[in-house]
Amino acid sequence: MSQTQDPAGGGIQTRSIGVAVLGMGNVGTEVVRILEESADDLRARVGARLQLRGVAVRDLAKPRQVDASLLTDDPAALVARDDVDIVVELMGGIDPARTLIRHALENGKSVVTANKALLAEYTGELATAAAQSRADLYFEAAVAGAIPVIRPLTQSLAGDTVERVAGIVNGTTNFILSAMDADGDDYDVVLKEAGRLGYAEADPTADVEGFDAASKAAILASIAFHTRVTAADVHREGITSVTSADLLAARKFDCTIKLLSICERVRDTDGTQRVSARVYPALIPLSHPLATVGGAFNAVVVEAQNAGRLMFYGQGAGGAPTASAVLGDLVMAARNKVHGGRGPLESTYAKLPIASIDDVPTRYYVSMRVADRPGVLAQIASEFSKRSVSLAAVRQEGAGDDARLIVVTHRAPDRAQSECVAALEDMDEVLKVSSVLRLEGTDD
Ligand SMILES: NC(=O)C1=CN([C@@H]2O[C@H](COP(=O)(O)OP(=O)(O)OC[C@H]3O[C@@H](n4cnc5c(N)ncnc54)[C@H](O)[C@@H]3O)[C@@H](O)[C@H]2O)C=CC1
Ligand SMILES: N[C@@H](CC=O)C(=O)O
Ligand code: NA
Repeated sequence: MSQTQDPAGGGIQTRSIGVAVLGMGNVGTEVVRILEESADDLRARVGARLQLRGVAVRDLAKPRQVDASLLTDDPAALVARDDVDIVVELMGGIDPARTLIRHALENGKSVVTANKALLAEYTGELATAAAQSRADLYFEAAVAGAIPVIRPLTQSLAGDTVERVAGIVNGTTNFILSAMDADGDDYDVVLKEAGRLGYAEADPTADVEGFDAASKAAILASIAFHTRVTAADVHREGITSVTSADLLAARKFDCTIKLLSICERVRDTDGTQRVSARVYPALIPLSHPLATVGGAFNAVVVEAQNAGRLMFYGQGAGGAPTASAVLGDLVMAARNKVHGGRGPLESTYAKLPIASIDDVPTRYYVSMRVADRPGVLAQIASEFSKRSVSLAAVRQEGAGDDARLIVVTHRAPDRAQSECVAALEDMDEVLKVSSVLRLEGTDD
């Protein structure tokens, strides 16, 4: 932070806050653009100029919309500069992002990051470094892009008891599922388009296999339940096995399919509390508010004891929307530098244990090809009833070689549901279990 003497005799005046941006891809490019385009407004809001000291990139030769003298391929040297007060990490990945952020924090520099993969593993380490040096660690952009969810959970709801945070937090998979549902579009073509539009991760496996949504679930659950939850604690299933046929079949039950991230406070009968965090594609009724969330949009529904139900909706991916959240954090961090405030510290006092998916009550939708013989339905039903899973609906379709049965269950522990599916797979009368999905967003 550079300072000068106020000529009017008002003491030391803050003139500028030095900012380093690490990574100039989809998000970094937009952050640099906004920093330049909105420089005067940002200065007025912060009370000091946000001065871009440098931008770390991999390829110095690539043409970019920034003064070339600001570019460096040495992010560590940039972070270490005395005139850098705030580091904005937008490179992604674990290393070197982890080391660079830690070094910044250890040296009292505040950090703004959108890196959910890193936070879902290492928030503890980074938050400790921040707390020790009285620096700030902000990460609103890491979950649901532009949508304010971290700040409402950390600050606005700090006096309430959150019971559930659930929603659509991955734009790429929502973009893919929406396109497949609306037009029966080909999965690979839509995935490529999501990459072109700047929604997908550098390695889109993170999106389609649910890793990205699981990282976000870990971050949300940690904040909501004051418990350190990491990506490994999150049950994860992606969308790679969801087909256009599944989406068509879901429509027959007045449902659509969405990749959901669900974080819940689970209460056992003896009053013990645990945290369940899980990500999977699920059927939801078309009448459910999340069913209308299309394209790369995200939505997060928070249920808190006193606030009741809150819904947050907006652009969850893309360069400019994500940059908006980054800039919001940057202004907060800069104001703290100028006026002496502190960002929220990590809160993990509750230390709740993690619930296994096996124990969580879920509903299943199972579609299978069956032998077209009398008595098959009764045999299938008995496999469910043996495991105390009751059936909510059974639909028979086709005949002969194309006889199909679709079963929807009532709520029962997930382990019992998956054991039923395993038993069906072993039955001679069941030729193929073609689709197994959970059903969410219903009361029964
Ligand atoms: N694109 C999006 O919609 C959103 C992205 N994020 C997160 O924001 C971060 C950035 O995402 P994108 O901009 O989409 O990724 P990107 O892949 O477009 O950009 C990352 C940039 O960082 C550069 N980089 C990587 N390692 C570097 C190194 N060691 N030194 C210098 N430069 C390096 C890469 O060359 C690339 O240009 C990631 O953590 C991502 O998960 C978060 C929310 C939304
Ligand atoms: N790849 C992510 C980007 C935002 O977090 C997504 O698709 O949601
Ligand atoms: Na956000």
